[in-house]
Amino acid sequence: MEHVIDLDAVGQVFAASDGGSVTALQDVQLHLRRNEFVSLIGPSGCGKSTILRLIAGLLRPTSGLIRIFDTPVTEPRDEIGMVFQKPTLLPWLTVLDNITFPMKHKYGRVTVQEHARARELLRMVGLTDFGHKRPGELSGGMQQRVAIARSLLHDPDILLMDEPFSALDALTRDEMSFELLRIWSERPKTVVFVTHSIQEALLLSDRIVVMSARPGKVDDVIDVPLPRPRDMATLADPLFTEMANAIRVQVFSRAPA
Ligand SMILES: Nc1ncnc2c1ncn2[C@@H]1O[C@H](COP(=O)(O)OP(=O)(O)OP(=O)(O)O)[C@@H](O)[C@H]1O
Repeated sequence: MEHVIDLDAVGQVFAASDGGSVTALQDVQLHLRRNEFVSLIGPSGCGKSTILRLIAGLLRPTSGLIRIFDTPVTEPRDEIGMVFQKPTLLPWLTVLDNITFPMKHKYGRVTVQEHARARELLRMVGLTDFGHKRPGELSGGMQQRVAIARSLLHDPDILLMDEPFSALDALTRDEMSFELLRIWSERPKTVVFVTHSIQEALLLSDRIVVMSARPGKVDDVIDVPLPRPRDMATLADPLFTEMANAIRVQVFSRAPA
């Protein structure tokens, strides 16, 4: 099976404000395949966001090697899209201009094709009629949809998502999960999804990476054999409940006292 992202013996040490150092990650091995959906879960501070920043090329590891399509990561790359916890939209731009903003910022212009694609993405995230609104006129869930559309404009092979739904209410969160699954099936890509929610990880993922508390290490990689397409019925599947309980026990047993 072809690997898209490889982390080999990756370690990350940060300088701490007290003059000491923080070992955020130690000897992390991860091999992610083309078009698979992988979630990272683990206790707060175990280095999940650090892994995303390393894959994105926003940070260089202090030890080990990260490769994307077999090429060492040395800087941010075009194959990657990123979605953060907050949508970080520019309030003075329209929704459509927010989606095309990264292209405009990088290349100084937006092509006719990119404009057309931005409109297509708006349709895909269910916001066809909102292209000319400002972000302030949209709900939190709608704003996060715009951020997802923005991350997909250059059709990245890899989508990195850092707790993208954590600021949303429970109902919107479920709705967004199903929406993301639909987008992912329409435009398959390798997704690395950070979450604190075991349910969310189970509903979305092909595999779940369970990390241990700092220094963050990969504690386990769990296959999720729940059938696709997944929907509301998945949440009631006895295997779903059984796996959620087992993972909860595993995560709590690894959390710091
Ligand atoms: N730039 C930095 N400088 C110093 N320490 C940092 C830096 N970035 C992260 N850390 C530390 O590295 C560790 C891992 O942080 P990270 O944000 O990756 O964890 P996380 O698992 O995503 O946490 P959470 O679940 O709370 O979001 C934490 O102890 C954090 O304080």
